[in-house]
Amino acid sequence: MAPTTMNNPTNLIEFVMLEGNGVKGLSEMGLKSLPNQYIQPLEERMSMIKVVSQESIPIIDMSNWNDPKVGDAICDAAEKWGFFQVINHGIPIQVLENVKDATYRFYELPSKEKVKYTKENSSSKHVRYGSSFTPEAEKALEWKDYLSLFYVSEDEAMATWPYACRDEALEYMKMSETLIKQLLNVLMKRLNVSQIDEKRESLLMGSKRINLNYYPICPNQELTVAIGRHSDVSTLTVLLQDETGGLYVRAEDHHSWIHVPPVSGALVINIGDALQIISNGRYKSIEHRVTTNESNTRVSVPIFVNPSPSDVIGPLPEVLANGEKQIYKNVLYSDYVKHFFRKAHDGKMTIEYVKID
Ligand SMILES: CC(C)(COP(=O)(O)OP(=O)(O)OC[C@H]1O[C@@H](n2cnc3c(N)ncnc32)[C@H](O)[C@@H]1OP(=O)(O)O)[C@@H](O)C(=O)NCCC(=O)NCCSC(=O)/C=C/c1ccc(O)cc1
Ligand SMILES: O=C(O)CCC(=O)C(=O)O
Ligand SMILES: [Fe+2]
Repeated sequence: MAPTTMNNPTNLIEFVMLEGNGVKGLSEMGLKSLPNQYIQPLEERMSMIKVVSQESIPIIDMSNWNDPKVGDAICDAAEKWGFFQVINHGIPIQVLENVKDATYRFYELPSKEKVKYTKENSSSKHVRYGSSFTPEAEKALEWKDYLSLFYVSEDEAMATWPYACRDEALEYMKMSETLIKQLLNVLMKRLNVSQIDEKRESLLMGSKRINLNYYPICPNQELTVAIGRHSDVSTLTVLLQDETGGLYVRAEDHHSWIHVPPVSGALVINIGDALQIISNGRYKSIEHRVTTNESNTRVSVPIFVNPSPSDVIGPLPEVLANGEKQIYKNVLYSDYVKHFFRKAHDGKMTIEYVKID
């Protein structure tokens, strides 16, 4: 197909979404220019003048996670930045390498294999392959393909997740469990929650979703985005990025962006909306975005640690015990997530849905 036919919106949607070629397929056509549908409005483009290089998010060594100093560093970072990186986190480097390889293995499958997992075709509601975020609702599309895997049980994953990446994704999830519990324990302590009982465990980590993100080489880095400004709706997210770079976090001054540099063997941790709500705003779910790259393909693999869909989330009684004003309403978590998934990325707007004025 001639690259110019991709400027026709119907042809593009058919090729990228319905036939399952993804933006990977577009990229491999060797387009000289970016199809119109991907051109973002000026205010959503990322320019280097918006980047501050003097600041960076903390890098925290987890080898002595029981040391109160480490706990303080984690909680301070969660309050101030909402983002930090961890090293010596206990997950073997090989497990991380394997899940990156598995991501490539999935995307290198022919489109007729991948198309089996699109929203229209997937035999499981928990497995979805797609491109951009919410194409139906977006003014401009995002330069990203994804495979999203909702974890229910090991057996269900073994039966439904694509073979090309199934074992590696499961292993990464399993091996991250201890780190997730350590982080949540430390973060809860500062909120005066000393014990994570069964109910609290469901509220903090009752469900998990792993996404394999693929950002192919883009013909024009300046005009588009890989992921638009958003905050995650998770409790917290554990993110594996490769050595390419391109993830930016909103700076405290609100006007500029801070790059999250790739650190070999590290994982990026960020607080999501659910934990911002549960902590009544103490921990911050910070806006972030991803830029495209004209020279390299990038992959990333976030694990979204979430409340269970059937949990009602709201500020914890322990947090409100000091008499502070409740700033978020209680909400059924699956309603909150549906609200997020039905609209285009729009910065921190999702949380407005539950704000008490
Ligand atoms: C509400 C869910 C998501 C679906 O429930 P459902 O109603 O039984 O299932 P549906 O298949 O009918 O999906 C409902 C809507 O969500 C959409 N959706 C269903 N999974 C997906 C999907 N992975 N992708 C993007 N739309 C989807 C789906 O398109 C659909 O939209 P609509 O057709 O307008 O009703 C349910 O699984 C749930 O409550 N999950 C809770 C755990 C959970 O997934 N939490 C989200 C963590 S993800 C996160 O923090 C950040 C994710 C993120 C992801 C991409 C980014 O670019 C940036 C961030
Ligand atoms: O690719 C990245 O570095 C970040 C991805 C992200 O923000 C997301 O999937 O929610
Ligand atoms: Fe994100």
